[in-house]
Amino acid sequence: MVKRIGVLTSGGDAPGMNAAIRAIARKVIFDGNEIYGIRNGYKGLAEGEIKQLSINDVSDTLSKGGTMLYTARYPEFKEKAGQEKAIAQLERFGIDSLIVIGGDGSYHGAEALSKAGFPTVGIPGTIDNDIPGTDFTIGFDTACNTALDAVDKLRDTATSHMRTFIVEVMGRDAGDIALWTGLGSGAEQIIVPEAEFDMDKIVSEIDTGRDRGKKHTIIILAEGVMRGAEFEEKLNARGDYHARVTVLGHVQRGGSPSARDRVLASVFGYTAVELLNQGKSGVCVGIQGKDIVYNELTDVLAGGSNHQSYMSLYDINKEISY
Ligand SMILES: Nc1ncnc2c1ncn2[C@@H]1O[C@H](COP(=O)(O)OP(=O)(O)OP(=O)(O)O)[C@@H](O)[C@H]1O
Ligand SMILES: O=P(O)(O)OC[C@H]1O[C@](O)(CO)[C@@H](O)[C@@H]1O
Ligand SMILES: [Mg+2]
Repeated sequence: MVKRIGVLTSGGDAPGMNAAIRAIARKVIFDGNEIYGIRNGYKGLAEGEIKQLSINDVSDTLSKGGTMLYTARYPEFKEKAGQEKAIAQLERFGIDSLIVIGGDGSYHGAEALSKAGFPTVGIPGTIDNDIPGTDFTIGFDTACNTALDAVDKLRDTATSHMRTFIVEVMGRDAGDIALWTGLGSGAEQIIVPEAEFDMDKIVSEIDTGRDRGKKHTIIILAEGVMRGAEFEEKLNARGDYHARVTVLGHVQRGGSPSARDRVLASVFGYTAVELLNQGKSGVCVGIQGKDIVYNELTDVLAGGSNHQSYMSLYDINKEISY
């Protein structure tokens, strides 16, 4: 019997989501089944914005940023009523299983559906890289590359003016984007929620650098710690550091996905369909080392704040960028 599989993207978009949607659609059709694209995340699901996808519908999407299915934040999905509306729509379209591409919040929705008896599999799609059970999420690599490109440019002007730059990067409560961007750009300071910071120490390190003839200081600040403007105030309270704040913001969420994100998304998409084919539900795909793995959504969500950040990068940076 032909199976009908639905796919949606939810939460913040992430470069590589299209590559995942394409892989899912192609694999489902290759298997002789039908694929249905759900627009606008859980909101579109509850409202029945559902359309069958053909092979051609996903052509020329692999290299594009954003999500061709659009996405939304839909708090109503936390409530039973929102979830029941969604299940009713899935039944109306005869869809028998669902793939959710999104972050931790979206995983909660996927878990709720699978607990309600609707077969659902998750794919980690978020620039934040804040999901336990996977080394990387789709979009994280591209976001770091975008941030790195910006910091390289900021360094030019920071040097010319002998300024200190505070660069606020995204990541919600996780410091991964800051850690990778910081080490990758040779930033003198990386401030993340996972580690305490000491403003006196930061100021003394900036002073030591200046005395040595250093022409700039780059501070990468994870948004989960505080806003750039607040950090600037604290820094300026200790002296004139010619500080400037750059908030990279949503630019980090756009752009053509990197090679790594395209490959990761394609493999994750393929694997999610395979998991559904094997009758699995309530699980999510991930990568650990070179292995493509899957974990129970409940375990991953219980991990919550136990997401393993790359704190080793923080320690290395302290000894090579100063
Ligand atoms: N506890 C929950 N139960 C059911 N659904 C949820 C829950 N939390 C979040 N969702 C659904 O998932 C959507 C996306 O969640 P959220 O805004 O946290 O983004 P995310 O998936 O974590 O992605 P990102 O952090 O990258 O933006 C929410 O708008 C809501 O529809
Ligand atoms: O796009 P919004 O709703 O402003 O959300 C921004 C948040 O989404 C993320 O970009 C993740 O998608 C976080 O890094 C950030 O905190
Ligand atoms: Mg999230």
